[in-house]
Amino acid sequence: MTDHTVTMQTAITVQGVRKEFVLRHTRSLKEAVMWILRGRRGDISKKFDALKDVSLHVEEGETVALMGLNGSGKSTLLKLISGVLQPDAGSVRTRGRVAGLIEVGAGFHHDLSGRDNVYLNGAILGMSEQQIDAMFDSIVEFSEIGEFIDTEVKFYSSGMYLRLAFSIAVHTDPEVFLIDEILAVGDEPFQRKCISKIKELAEAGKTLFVVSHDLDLVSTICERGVLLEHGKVIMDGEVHEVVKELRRRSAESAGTEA
Ligand SMILES: Nc1ncnc2c1ncn2[C@@H]1O[C@H](COP(=O)(O)OP(=O)(O)OP(=O)(O)O)[C@@H](O)[C@H]1O
Repeated sequence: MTDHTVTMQTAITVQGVRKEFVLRHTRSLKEAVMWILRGRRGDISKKFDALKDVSLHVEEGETVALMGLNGSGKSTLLKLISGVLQPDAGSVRTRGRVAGLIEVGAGFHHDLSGRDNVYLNGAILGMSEQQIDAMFDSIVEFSEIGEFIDTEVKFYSSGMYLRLAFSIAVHTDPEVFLIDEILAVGDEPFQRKCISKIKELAEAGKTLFVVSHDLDLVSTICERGVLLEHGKVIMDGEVHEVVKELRRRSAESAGTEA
């Protein structure tokens, strides 16, 4: 007998993740000479953890806003979830097709036209040529790129990149949608269009993971908020509560800087 019970599945599992970066800063000549004289002992470049022991579970259909001040590790975590980066410790697992709007146009080939990039990106996101054929007109229509679709994308403005990238991503019908602050480069009418599309995806039960400094916007799109500070999750809960806490912390840090 088939079991028709619908069970909630975990869409994103982040377990004990650590991500280390090399802190690049220019060394003085004296420091470099001393390092050589000491027999090149020790590491001249400093390392730091952009993410420290981060664990997070996102269920299918959840809408999560990842928040935090500049440099708290939001983009790094999103890149780990999308698979662009690998963790130095811990693990990241995702379920279903993941579409990431993380670095706009990152998957684009600059010397190819918009049209060829639609096929290239669609294929990268797991679509067959026939599926892309069937959706091509709709992708171009949503992007409002018009006749520029046959222009090489290196001549596109950042807004045009965003339009095409966003349009391709939503048409691939992902189960998990990762969005990083990219709506910032779109003009207002297109932003509004993207936001209503994102809300549509949320209503259709897709999992959303959004990074944005626009706290009013994330409060309308997401139900859950996760707050990062110096690479650690310091709060995870109802979005309005997390927004309130971030605003309190921002006011506090503005107060100490003044
Ligand atoms: N490729 C990299 N190499 C070295 N350091 C990096 C790299 N990427 C990010 N970092 C550093 O890791 C830390 C976290 O960066 P991240 O971009 O994840 O922060 P964020 O919370 O998204 O910030 P913002 O709100 O400014 O976008 C920062 O100190 C940043 O300088």
